[in-house]
Amino acid sequence: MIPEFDFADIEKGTPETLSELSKAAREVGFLTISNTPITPARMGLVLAMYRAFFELPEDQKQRVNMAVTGANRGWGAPKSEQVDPNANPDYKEVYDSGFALPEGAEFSDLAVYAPNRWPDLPEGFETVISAYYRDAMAVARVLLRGLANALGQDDGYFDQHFDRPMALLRGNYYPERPDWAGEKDFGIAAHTDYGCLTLLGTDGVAGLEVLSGDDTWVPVSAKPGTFVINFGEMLEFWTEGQVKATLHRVKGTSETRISVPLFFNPNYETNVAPKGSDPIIAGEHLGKRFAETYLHMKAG
Ligand SMILES: O=C(O)CCC(=O)C(=O)O
Ligand SMILES: [Fe+2]
Repeated sequence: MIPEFDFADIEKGTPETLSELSKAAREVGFLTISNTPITPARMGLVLAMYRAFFELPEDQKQRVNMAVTGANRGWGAPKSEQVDPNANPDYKEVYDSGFALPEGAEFSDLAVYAPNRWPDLPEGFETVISAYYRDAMAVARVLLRGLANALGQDDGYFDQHFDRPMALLRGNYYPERPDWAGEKDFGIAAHTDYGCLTLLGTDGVAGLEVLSGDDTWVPVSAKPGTFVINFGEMLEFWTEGQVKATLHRVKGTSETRISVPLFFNPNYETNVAPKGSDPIIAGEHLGKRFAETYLHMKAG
């Protein structure tokens, strides 16, 4: 159902792999990938670091609460984000970090490039998470080049717009599905991702569901070291709808779960509109989607 790929095959870019990749991007919008340079053991350390952060007493997490800093870096408490206006705010908690432009650079004052808010605890958090951010971006870059080739474009077609990427790394923590949860309550409600490509590592616990062409929710799981890849709204615009931004959600189960998406978004000023349409500036689209979904950034 969800196509599976080996990273080495995408790096090699044989015609057969590229044709399968193109099919997966057009028809499903989701795939899994194994055998990347990020080993299962490495992913295990990253997941353990996020878990240690989420298990801190709340007053520790409050110190980096994004609702206090006003940006979208740091801790997002349960119900700080509402990705589906028809559902209740999500019951997950998150920790976000991302690309920071030097102070004073163009756009450096915007939420999409905000300075990171690293917690003092757990020890080593910033080191482990920022090294993972760097290495996960390198993997995402190879995948995006492969996808460009799969769509008949050269390597740099997307990649040349990613030298100051508004890439955001998130740790999602899903507690057990609460007793009070009703039909409008989700770990994360149905949504499409906003950017181009999402590289998602998980602890292997089930929970992610993807909307298939026949309107059924299909479970997808991946053990640490295997990654789930999906495509976002900007890439759907940019490819004239060839690549699908597929709806997905996490209802939650009786087990806690951690997932770590890297949202690989391009430079602020990239025009991601379909050819011949009015420009859609990537930074404006992302800023608009943040303002629609983060409760602390909602207008009015
Ligand atoms: O936790 C997951 O598996 C999916 C998370 C997700 O869709 C997101 O953070 O955008
Ligand atoms: Fe998502």
